[in-house]
Amino acid sequence: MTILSKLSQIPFKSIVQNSKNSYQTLRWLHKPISRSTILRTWRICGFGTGLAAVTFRKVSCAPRISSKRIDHLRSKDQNASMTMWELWQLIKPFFGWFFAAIVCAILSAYINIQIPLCLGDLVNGIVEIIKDESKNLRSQFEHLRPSAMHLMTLYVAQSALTFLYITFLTILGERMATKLRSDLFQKLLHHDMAFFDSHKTGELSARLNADVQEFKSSFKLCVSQGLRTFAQTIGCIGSLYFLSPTMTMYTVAVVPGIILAGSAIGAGLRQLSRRAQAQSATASAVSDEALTNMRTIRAFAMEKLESKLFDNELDKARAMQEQLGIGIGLFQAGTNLFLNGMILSVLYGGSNLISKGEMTPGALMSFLVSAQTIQRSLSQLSIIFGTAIKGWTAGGRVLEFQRLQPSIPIDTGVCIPYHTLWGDIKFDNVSFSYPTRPGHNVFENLTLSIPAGQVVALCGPSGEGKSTITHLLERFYEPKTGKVTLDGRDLKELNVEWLRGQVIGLISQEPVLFATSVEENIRYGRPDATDQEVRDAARAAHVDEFVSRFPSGYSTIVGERGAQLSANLIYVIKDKKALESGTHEQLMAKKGSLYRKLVEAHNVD
Ligand SMILES: Nc1ncnc2c1ncn2[C@@H]1O[C@H](COP(=O)(O)OP(=O)(O)OP(=O)(O)O)[C@@H](O)[C@H]1O
Repeated sequence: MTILSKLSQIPFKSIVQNSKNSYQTLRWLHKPISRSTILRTWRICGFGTGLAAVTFRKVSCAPRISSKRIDHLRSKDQNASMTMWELWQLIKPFFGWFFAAIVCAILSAYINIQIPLCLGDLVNGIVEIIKDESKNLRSQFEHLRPSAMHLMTLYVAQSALTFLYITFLTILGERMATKLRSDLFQKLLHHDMAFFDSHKTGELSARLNADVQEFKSSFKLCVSQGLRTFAQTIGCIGSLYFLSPTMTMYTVAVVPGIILAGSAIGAGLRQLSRRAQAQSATASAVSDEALTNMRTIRAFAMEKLESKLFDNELDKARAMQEQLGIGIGLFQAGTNLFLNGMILSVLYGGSNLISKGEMTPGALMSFLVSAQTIQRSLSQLSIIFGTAIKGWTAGGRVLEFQRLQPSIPIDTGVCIPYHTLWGDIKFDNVSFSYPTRPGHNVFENLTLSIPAGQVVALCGPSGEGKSTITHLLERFYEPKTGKVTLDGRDLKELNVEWLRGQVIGLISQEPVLFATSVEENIRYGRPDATDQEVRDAARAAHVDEFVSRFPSGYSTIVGERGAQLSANLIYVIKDKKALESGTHEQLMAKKGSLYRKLVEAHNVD
């Protein structure tokens, strides 16, 4: 508990009773501090510092299990930061709410400054009643009414303003976060394929969710508490100056030093916060990759290893977060110690002025409450400072991916009119390497011509570059040299959205389904297709019969990435027709089934 908290708990009555000799009121301040008290305090400080040092060392030396499998998941972008201009761009669309919140926060701070002064007036009134020797207490009491009413009005106004600025800030924070998330998602959807080759899903979803959340909470706290406490501090310093310029000078003189020291420590903590958040993103990426590849993990019985890998990354993130917490804790503890010491020394010197009778009891009360407001505000500011560091870093991490510009814009370029489109494809001296492997040329000076209307199959060993040809044709990547043309026009001139959406149909060798019905998955490329068109497409792909056998037919939910579609089902296919389907047990139980014959013929267990 702080010295000022103790002072404010001295009942009014005791101050009033001793008002004739105000020196007595603060007499305990002059009491010499015993040697044993100093030693005890020193020991407690020493023990606290030692404990912090041991913990700090412990978290710095957290276990490090090296794992090459997850090296590619580590976040490489550790310089994420946000400028004031970028912050302003985020606030600008919701400036009305921001302005309203600021006005309410400042008004609330102004009222908080007025309350101690008004309280002082009330105390002065009470002192008058006690001093009055005419014993006309009733009429003196009536004089208190305006001050009491004034104080009551301030309390009510302060509550109303608190409600308003919290409401405005909630609306502002939620809208900003929604826009930030929506803009980032939109930007991610338009990034080059090369971007997705070098950034893992877990990392991207951490930025889209956890970082936006962190930024929103910190922003709300910093604006609501930070602005109010800052305005309160400035206002209360003004009040203190009004009450006693000498004591105020003592207080304000050291503030620039504190701000400088705070900025230096802040820079270090920001760096630590960036590293901690990047490590948390790596941990998310590890769990994300494991959960995505659950079947492979099961098949290789790698549950324990995956769990260990995740724990290891989690442990590093925890250690960094603890380091950050300890850093912020030390900063806050130092600030508190400084603030308490500052107020104690100011009061100690100030008691001298009071003993000379230069202050009224009301002014003393006002001084105590104002000083306590400053002390509370400053210690709250140091907490807000820690939150601001985390929020600033999180905002920077979100904006980092927003700033990147895709090198292949999808909505510019020309579309060849439908009636003049033939479909002649040419690869003209094309050399290519994937951006993540610049040293490995998949092909050099490839020349290939596919005339319109011809069916061409590319055959070759795995890894020879067959899929890469389709990637270049879809313009997922740009050739290093040479060009790919459609009807003689370089793909670079064409509108990518039109090319991918209306000209080229791609079926991947590892089709990925969305967790919705079979029908909606077929309709994915053309959301306006009718039910009949969906069935016609299924018939053309020879899946109509297979889908119709499900109890819910085309409405069957395929599960995440299509896992439920064929989870344990086995299909025996001949001439593009599914002759038998069922689980291993069901097909083996059927006498004379093709599957059973196949199993028996190959002597499979
Ligand atoms: N996104 C990528 N980033 C880096 N290298 C890649 C990427 N995709 C493929 N490669 C590499 O490019 C080369 C050609 O791969 P590609 O997939 O085109 O071969 P493929 O002939 O289609 O093989 P498969 O028959 O197995 O599908 C391989 O060495 C492969 O490892």
